[in-house]
Amino acid sequence: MPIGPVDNSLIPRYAGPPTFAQLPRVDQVAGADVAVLGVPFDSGVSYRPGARFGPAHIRAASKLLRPYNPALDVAPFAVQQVVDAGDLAVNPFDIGEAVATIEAAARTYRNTKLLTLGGDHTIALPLLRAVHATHGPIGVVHFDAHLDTWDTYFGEPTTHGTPFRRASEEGLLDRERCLHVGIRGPLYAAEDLTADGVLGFQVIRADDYETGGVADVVARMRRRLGDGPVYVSVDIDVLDPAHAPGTGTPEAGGLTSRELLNTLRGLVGLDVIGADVVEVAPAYDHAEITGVAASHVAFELLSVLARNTTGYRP
Ligand SMILES: N=C(N)NCCCC(=O)O
Ligand SMILES: [Zn+2]
Ligand SMILES: [Zn+2]
Repeated sequence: MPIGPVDNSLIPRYAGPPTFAQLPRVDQVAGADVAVLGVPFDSGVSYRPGARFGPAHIRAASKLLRPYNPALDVAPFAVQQVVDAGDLAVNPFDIGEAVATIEAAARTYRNTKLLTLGGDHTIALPLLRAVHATHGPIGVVHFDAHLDTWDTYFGEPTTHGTPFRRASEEGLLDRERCLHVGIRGPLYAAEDLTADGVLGFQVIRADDYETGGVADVVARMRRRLGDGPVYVSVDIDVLDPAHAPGTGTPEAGGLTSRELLNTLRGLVGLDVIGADVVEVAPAYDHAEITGVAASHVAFELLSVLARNTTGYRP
């Protein structure tokens, strides 16, 4: 029997442990199916800093989560052991060392799926390297306002604007099974999109929610991801700044949190092998809006993993 969150009918949620969803720490259980891991690193950002405080903020906002998900009819902490693996200590002054630390740590979770809380989007690169080591080339669904397939910033190849270009160049991705969802806003040049396609990504724009709605987006997403292993990367700035003000590079015209949560539910039945939620920068948040959104994103991802554990009937 998995050990779940503390019982909030006995312990008020504001008095419970500071772990994600008041779950046990990794050292309090014998083994885990899924570990929630914080990576407080934001030395790769091009604009506002502060995502290093994202993991603590998402955990604090996750106190109000409850154990049952009616939308997917699953209790994600009852059918799989989910734990909080704490925060990784990564070097804020050396991106290369930080990325190596993250990859090495992620590789130690071979039989435990990782749901990583960032941190800026740089951390997706070492996380993809680690899942590739186990699964080979992977399909990626990347929720973001931004392509994050740019080349370099100030000559630096490892930044929050470049992880998916590096991953594609390194052969970590199945170029037939990758897509971005939520892209919008100004680019540097039209060629950004051409280069992005060559790197293996299809684009579902934020505006596509206007024309086709969530059902159409989900159908396109599932068609692109197919049957192989899937990694899910959620940059919280995929949400409109009204739904997620607490982030470093906000762009107008984004998704509502309802659209994002419903799209994530559409991943049920796909072979999701890992996920991250990144770019939560609490200094720009108000009333925990962004923290709550990110904690619900994490909850839906854990629910998808739980539904896959218990068997999925389309
Ligand atoms: N990954 C995030 N959030 N942003 C990337 C934006 C990079 C840029 O300003 O060009
Ligand atoms: Zn972004
Ligand atoms: Zn991003």
